[in-house]
Amino acid sequence: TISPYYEWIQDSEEMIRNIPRSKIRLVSMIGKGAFGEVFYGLLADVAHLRNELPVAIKTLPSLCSEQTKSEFFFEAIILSKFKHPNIIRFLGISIDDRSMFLILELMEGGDLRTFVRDARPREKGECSSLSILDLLKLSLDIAKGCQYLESNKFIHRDIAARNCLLTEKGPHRVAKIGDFGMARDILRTNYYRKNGVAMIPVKWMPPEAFMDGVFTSKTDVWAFGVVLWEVFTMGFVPYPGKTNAEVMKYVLGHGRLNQPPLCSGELFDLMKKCWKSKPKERPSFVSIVETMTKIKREHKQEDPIMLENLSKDPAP
Ligand SMILES: CN1CCN(c2ccc(C(=O)Nc3n[nH]c4c3C=[N+](C(=O)[C@H](O)c3ccccc3)C4)cc2)CC1
Repeated sequence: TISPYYEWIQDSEEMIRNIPRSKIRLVSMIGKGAFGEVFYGLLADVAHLRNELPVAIKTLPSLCSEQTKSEFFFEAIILSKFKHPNIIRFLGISIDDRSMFLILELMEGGDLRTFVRDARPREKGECSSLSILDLLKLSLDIAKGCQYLESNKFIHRDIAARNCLLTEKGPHRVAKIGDFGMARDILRTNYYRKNGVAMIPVKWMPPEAFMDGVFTSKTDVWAFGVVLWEVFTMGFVPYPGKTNAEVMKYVLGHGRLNQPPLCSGELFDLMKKCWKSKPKERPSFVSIVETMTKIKREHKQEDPIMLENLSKDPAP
């Protein structure tokens, strides 16, 4: 069955801008993407800007399969449809006989999971560069990005801290959903694999998804609850020490992630609601954003996170 999105994407009336290669300058590699590299680059002649615009360039090696090329193009079509402060901005593609580039918004802070892991206090007495309020802000950013997808009836299928990016590491950082690889592959081929191996993010999935392959926005809500847990454990792997099979059994047996020490009762209540077995009982992203906005507004203390706060092991 062709996903309902196929028509939606097929009739994408918005033209995707093909940026002449002469306007693009690759400067340095900033990361290795799923199938290509991601470079820091400069884009010339952008609108009103006097000097070049720093951008991220996702490259596709020239010698690659037709399938990979269409995957790459499909990602561009999906990204070009979204316009939201918490979804990575797509600027255009650049195709020439040798290679294909995706030109994306430059997110200099790197991915969310690495960011919170790197921000963990190392020794006793040392405090983190982040406060609980910082973690709340980052989580609320992603909730807003998810709310936008929900309102557009777009199911992401792989909401996870590793797929979110930060504009910068500094205090004005904004978190955005930065990767749509899973949705791209499912929309295009109905299955997902990286380098041939089926990669299913079981630890971020609800029972109806890993048991029956049923995906709705309530699937993304469950995954968002796990992102909250990732952020408030400052980058733990969910269900530490459990294999995917053990996690499925545990979750089917109504087992759930524990309350992270940094996480308030109110926030843990929200997480638990995201992990209700019945999809209908999980909150919408509209109500998740409302709840998190209230929690953030009521959160007064700015004190930085100490190792002692993290010490109680959140592992079940
Ligand atoms: C000391 N630190 C070390 C880490 N460092 C970085 C590490 C990685 C990045 C980076 O990849 N930035 C990106 N900007 N735009 C896009 C990016 C990735 N994209 C992609 O499409 C990637 O596929 C992607 C998507 C989501 C999550 C990860 C990767 C689009 C920036 C800084 C800052 C300094």
